Amino acid sequence: MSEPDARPWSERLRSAVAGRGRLCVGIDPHPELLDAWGLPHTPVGLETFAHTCVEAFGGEVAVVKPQVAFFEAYGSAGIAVLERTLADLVELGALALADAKRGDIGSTMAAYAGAWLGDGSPLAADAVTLSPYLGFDALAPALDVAARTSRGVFVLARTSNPEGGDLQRSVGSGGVGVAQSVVAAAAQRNRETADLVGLVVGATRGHGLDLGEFEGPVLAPGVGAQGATASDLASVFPDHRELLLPNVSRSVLRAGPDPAALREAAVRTRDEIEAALR
Ligand SMILES: O=c1ccn([C@@H]2O[C@H](COP(=O)(O)O)[C@@H](O)[C@H]2O)c(=O)[nH]1
Repeated sequence: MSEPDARPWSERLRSAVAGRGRLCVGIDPHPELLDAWGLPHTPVGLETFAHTCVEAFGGEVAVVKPQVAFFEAYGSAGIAVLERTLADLVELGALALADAKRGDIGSTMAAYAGAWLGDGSPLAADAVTLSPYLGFDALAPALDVAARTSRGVFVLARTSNPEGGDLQRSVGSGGVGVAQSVVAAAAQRNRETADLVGLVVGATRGHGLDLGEFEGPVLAPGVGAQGATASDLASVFPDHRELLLPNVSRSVLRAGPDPAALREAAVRTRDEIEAALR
């Protein structure tokens, strides 16, 4: 097993994106995809699926995002597969982003922080997704651990699903929209530690946010199966292209189970994204 990369998160992320492009590809072992790949709905099927994805993407794509829910569905055996998947991605030089969407009161958040971002934790990833809807400040333990261990976080701001709009666009007591206040808090924290806090902003529609003050990474899910296209990215994110990480899961994964075909689908998608953002 290789040593953890001690460079600051900002440097690790920027060098991965410079070398491999901006795609974040997902490992989302949906039951329908297991069927399509001829795999059983068991931990063995899950492991074969995840291992094939690691083999296809790990040496090629900058950021790979296992969706934790599909591993949790198999209980402790699924979590063990997730642990191995995260470790194997790092061995191949990809950044592993655990899509766990954690968020809780501060004291519990400290436990989540240790689990997903702590050195030596079996589930430690390079970055994790967080939900700020128990308060952005409640995420502080995770931000502190990430800063200390050269890892990153991506905080939900304006999600890709249509149901998120009512809550995320609503206006808080300071007269600022809820999602916009997440953007402001993230920008403020990044003045201390560059790029530490990324945002999740869906690519599926105009997000209506002012990202002008925010210089960190933006994970943009919704390309492919949810309807957004690579060519939508430039108009949805007109001023935020350097560290934009469009996430594509199902529309690439449907190219499996042949690892070469999967890799080719990821590379084609990445090239489309790079051409659209040029
Ligand atoms: O706003 C959000 C936040 C996270 N996701 C996650 O991204 C992938 C998208 O998968 P596709 O197959 O490309 O639709 C999935 O893991 C979601 O849970 C999101 O879609 N939107």
